[in-house]
Amino acid sequence: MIKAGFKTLSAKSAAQLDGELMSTGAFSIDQLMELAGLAVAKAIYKQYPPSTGTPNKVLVLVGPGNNGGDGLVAARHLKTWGSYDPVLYYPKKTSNQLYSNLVKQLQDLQVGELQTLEEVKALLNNKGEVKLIIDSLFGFSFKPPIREPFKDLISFLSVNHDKIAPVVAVDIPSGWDVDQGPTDIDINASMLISLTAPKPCAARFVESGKDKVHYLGGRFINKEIAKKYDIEDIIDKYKNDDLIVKL
Ligand SMILES: NC(=O)C1=CN([C@@H]2O[C@H](COP(=O)(O)OP(=O)(O)OC[C@H]3O[C@@H](n4cnc5c(N)ncnc54)[C@H](OP(=O)(O)O)[C@@H]3O)[C@@H](O)[C@H]2O)[C@@H](O)CC1
Ligand SMILES: [K+]
Repeated sequence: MIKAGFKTLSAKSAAQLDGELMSTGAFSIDQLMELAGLAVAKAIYKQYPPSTGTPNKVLVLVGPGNNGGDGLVAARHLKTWGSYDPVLYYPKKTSNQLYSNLVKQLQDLQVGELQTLEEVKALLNNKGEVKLIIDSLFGFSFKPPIREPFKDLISFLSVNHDKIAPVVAVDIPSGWDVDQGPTDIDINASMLISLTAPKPCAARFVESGKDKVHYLGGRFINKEIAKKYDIEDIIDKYKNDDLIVKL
């Protein structure tokens, strides 16, 4: 496990804490996802405020699990605020009602969706059109090695990272091992939003460049849980009504 200069939650602890919030904590997944996705949208607005004129196009890469759900929620907030124009790529949809609802809400907002990887590549190759890429492909339940179609997608982002828009990673840079960091495939995120608390791989992200930006969001745990999981230092970074904190 990586040694970090800040308190972290391993993949196992993050899953355990998540389960605890939804069992003894009596939270629903919809509530947690809404707070997580809102934090992602707020951090994006703060770090990449929209330029004036036409809404800034944001490509939202949506994975098959709850990390993808965070991306769908963030897309809704960004679209509702009016100055961003999210477009989705969601290749492996689940039939779960929560996700069908999130997709319906986005359709009602006229959020577009790309159907193929070729369309994604063509959009990104159109230099300057996409201003930001949200990586909500995988979170703390990812286990390498990465499978298709996500492997081809992340390889494309990796190879072309200096030609395309900055990547904002939700909770984990997708493709990275949650506890160990980079694998042979690196999405090259510019910004990471750690949810609840950073995972061990966040230390590698911070070390990987002076210009890397790290935010904390998903403010849903109380002091007792923070103490139990030894992440009080992290939770104490929030002041007053903060929903996000730049670390
Ligand atoms: N309390 C919190 O902090 C909260 C956290 N939240 C968010 O939830 C996230 C965790 O969500 P999660 O547990 O649903 O799993 P996630 O990481 O999205 O991916 C699972 C999917 O990926 C797939 N998959 C796995 N490995 C793969 C591979 N190598 N190649 C290809 N596919 C692979 C796997 O497929 P399977 O292996 O099961 O076939 C499954 O479908 C967390 O990071 C945060 O963003 C909030 O929403 C709520 C509160
Ligand atoms: K991610």
